[in-house]
Amino acid sequence: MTIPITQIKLRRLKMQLKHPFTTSFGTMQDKEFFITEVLDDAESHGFGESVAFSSPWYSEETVQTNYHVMKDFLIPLLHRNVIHHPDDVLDVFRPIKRNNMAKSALEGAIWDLYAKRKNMPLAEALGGKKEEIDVGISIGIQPTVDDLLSTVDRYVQEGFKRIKIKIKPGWDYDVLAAVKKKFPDVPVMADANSAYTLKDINQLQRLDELELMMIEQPLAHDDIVDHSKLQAVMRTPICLDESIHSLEDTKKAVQLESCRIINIKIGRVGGLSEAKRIHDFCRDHGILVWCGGMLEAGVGRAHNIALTTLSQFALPGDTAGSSRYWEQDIIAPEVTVENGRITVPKTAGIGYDINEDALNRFTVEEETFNM
Ligand SMILES: O=C(O)CCC(=O)C1=CC=C[C@@H](O)[C@@H]1C(=O)O
Ligand SMILES: [Mg+2]
Repeated sequence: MTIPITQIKLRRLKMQLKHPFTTSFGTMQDKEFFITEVLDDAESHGFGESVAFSSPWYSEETVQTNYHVMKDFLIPLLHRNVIHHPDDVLDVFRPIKRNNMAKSALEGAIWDLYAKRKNMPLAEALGGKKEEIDVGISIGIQPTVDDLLSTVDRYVQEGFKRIKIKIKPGWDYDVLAAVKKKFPDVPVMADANSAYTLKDINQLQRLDELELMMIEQPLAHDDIVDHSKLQAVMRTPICLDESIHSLEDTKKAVQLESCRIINIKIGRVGGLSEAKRIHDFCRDHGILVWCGGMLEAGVGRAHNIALTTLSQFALPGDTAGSSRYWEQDIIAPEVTVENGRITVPKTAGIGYDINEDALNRFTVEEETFNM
């Protein structure tokens, strides 16, 4: 059976975040991204979302490179090749190096379309079994420690299963110690977004006192070797984010013992099929995984929820509810969190409808490709 793709639509959206999000790199207020739509000959629609940011601070990809790569390389490849199963997309896109977020935006739409054609939830199509997923929340760098403590308090009251605090040199030990002191029973982790080097080893080792769940990406965005040196002298588990782009990277990190945990982001690894392969490898090698976030709108959020239903996603991810990010999301119903849990939708595909009014309101450009 083939998946007869007849048309692909790229919509460029611009949405304003409810609250600015600050990391060790800077502050984000607006989010620009693509919603991809893939149609088949029976007028079923699959949806995907690109997660690159407007500037290349998190990875080398941007909204503009996503557009260039999708339009000039990936869509022509889909035009020339027959897809039988969404896993085929990995091989079809293989001649194009990296550009994983662009690949994932199209591959995700094909997965959604495939699940809808089978009339099954995307979670089930991926092999996921959970009916509910546990979620945590990622808190950006705040103006003061008091601001941070009151923000953490609000999210703890709401029931989030773990709190992730963004850190950078000068906003680390004291801040985390203050959080641990006020909330001794709340699982807390830190994310450095590669703000340290091995020269900071003493400062990083000191974090062991705080019994954090993990520290995410303390060292360079493209490093696996130094992280292995750091993990050897730290009790706190290291979690890799930016460094992992593929199953190959995962194998190297596991072999070198560079981390004990991996944050799987669908966009960063080039799509759901590669995310699943990484998940399976980690399951077989005792590495815990969780699903990271990229401040997604509803479509990307729905893909994250589906992926998190796989068994090795044993730690709460960053997929909070729509209202934490947006006044109005582009899906109906919106994603909601109750007591730190999201109920996995049971309807076909991503399990949420597109809110056409909202989608149109936030669309700034649109382009259609007939296949
Ligand atoms: O709430 C979310 O979607 C996760 C937010 C978050 O922590 C991140 C989003 C984007 C880039 C990074 O700053 C970061 C991360 O590194 O995980
Ligand atoms: Mg991270």
